[in-house]
Amino acid sequence: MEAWYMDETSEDQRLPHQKNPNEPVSLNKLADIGVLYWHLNPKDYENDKELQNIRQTRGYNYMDLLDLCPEKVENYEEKLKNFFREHIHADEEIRYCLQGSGYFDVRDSDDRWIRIWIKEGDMIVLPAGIYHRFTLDKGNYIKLMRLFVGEPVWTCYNRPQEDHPARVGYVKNFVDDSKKGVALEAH
Ligand SMILES: CSCCC(=O)C(=O)O
Ligand SMILES: [Fe+2]
Repeated sequence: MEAWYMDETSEDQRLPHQKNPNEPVSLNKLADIGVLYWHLNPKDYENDKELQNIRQTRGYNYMDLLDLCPEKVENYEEKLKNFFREHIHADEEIRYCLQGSGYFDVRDSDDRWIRIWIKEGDMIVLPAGIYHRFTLDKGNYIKLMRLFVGEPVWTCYNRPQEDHPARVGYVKNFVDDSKKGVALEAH
């Protein structure tokens, strides 16, 4: 996994969009905005004790696989277009990359885009209410495990959603707090 602040050019979304010079983003910074990360063994996902432990601890009882290629996904082009529209969910978005790679873009507390490049073995959790989007990269292929607590709900709420309860909760926990942190550091 690698993450960086995005440049603001409107070129091909599947390009890396790094700034020049690159401005990397650390795991700590991602944790500050509620994004969690693990690296697991994707070859052994059916027996992986570490994955089982995460699923048990966090209550991820639902699991399915999403093989993102035109042959296997209905309305492939439309789905990809919707994935790249900035949105939130009422619940966590949990994705584990088994093959290929792709970009999850998330907004930081100053509303800047952070691009998270996930590859084989990378598992991330986006908290409920975080503005985000997804695109394939130039490799054009990803196989993802999707996890969920209980019956899955994939509903996207496109931005703006400032009054959505998940957004309100997210801002309270992660945006206001990080601003407070800055205010405290300044004293
Ligand atoms: C391809 S999974 C990631 C896309 C997304 O944000 C979503 O499914 O809600
Ligand atoms: Fe999403």
